[in-house]
Amino acid sequence: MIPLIQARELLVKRGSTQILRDVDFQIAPREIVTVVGPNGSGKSTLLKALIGAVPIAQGKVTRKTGLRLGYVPQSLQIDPSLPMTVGRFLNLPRKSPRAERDLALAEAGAEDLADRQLTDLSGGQFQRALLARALLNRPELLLLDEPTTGLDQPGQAAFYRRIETVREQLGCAVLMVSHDLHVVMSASDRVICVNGHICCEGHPEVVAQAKEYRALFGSGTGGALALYRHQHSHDHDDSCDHAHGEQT
Ligand SMILES: Nc1ncnc2c1ncn2[C@@H]1O[C@H](COP(=O)(O)OP(=O)(O)OP(=O)(O)O)[C@@H](O)[C@H]1O
Repeated sequence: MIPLIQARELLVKRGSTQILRDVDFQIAPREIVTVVGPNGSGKSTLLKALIGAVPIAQGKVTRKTGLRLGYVPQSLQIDPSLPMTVGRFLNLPRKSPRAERDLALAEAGAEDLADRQLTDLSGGQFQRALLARALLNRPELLLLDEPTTGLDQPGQAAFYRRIETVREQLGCAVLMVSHDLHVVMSASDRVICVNGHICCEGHPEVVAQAKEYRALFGSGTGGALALYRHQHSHDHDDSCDHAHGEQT
């Protein structure tokens, strides 16, 4: 199967600092891939490098010809003094036909938000507005960078159920960054652990059976702790039986 995006031996720098190295990655049509890793480990940078939003120092990213992307950023600063409805936001940077806006809003579960001010939305409503904007492009690949930050557990679960529905409706692949390990285990076809490079990856169910599973995910809250204690050893052999320290 032809991948939607393929990266080979990526090196990404910010100034003289190496942020990501030796990244080999690809994503197939309809696949749901989740990127996990400690704060500052390069997860957002990986998404941005794949869509061409940050320059690549070495290596190559190949995108399927004409690939349609939808990107939901980690955060978006809205000037509170600037009045802007969700409907108008969906018309930026270019105006879309009303029917397309209504469809995207419905798919994102935001049909009742079109006339609301962006600055008045709750966290969950704002995420749905961002999702609607990403869906306007009818993406073949939807990228979501920690889309449920600030949502409570039911809000997160509802959002990810919606993403699965969107995947079914649009037939798109999904690449997302998530700190929610329940989501990682339940909603992903593949998990990638990033810490300056891809230190391990695999099918969540396979990972769950492996000895690396406890180091990576553990279970419940302990799993989250295990993830962040999963120290990264730089003389590793791409296995995950080491603990990450948070990168600063
Ligand atoms: N515009 C920038 N200029 C310089 N350094 C940057 C820039 N953006 C990110 N970095 C650095 O790159 C590294 C990786 O950042 P990135 O945002 O990709 O991490 P992350 O894994 O997504 O983190 P988090 O989980 O906290 O969102 C960090 O050390 C960060 O400080």
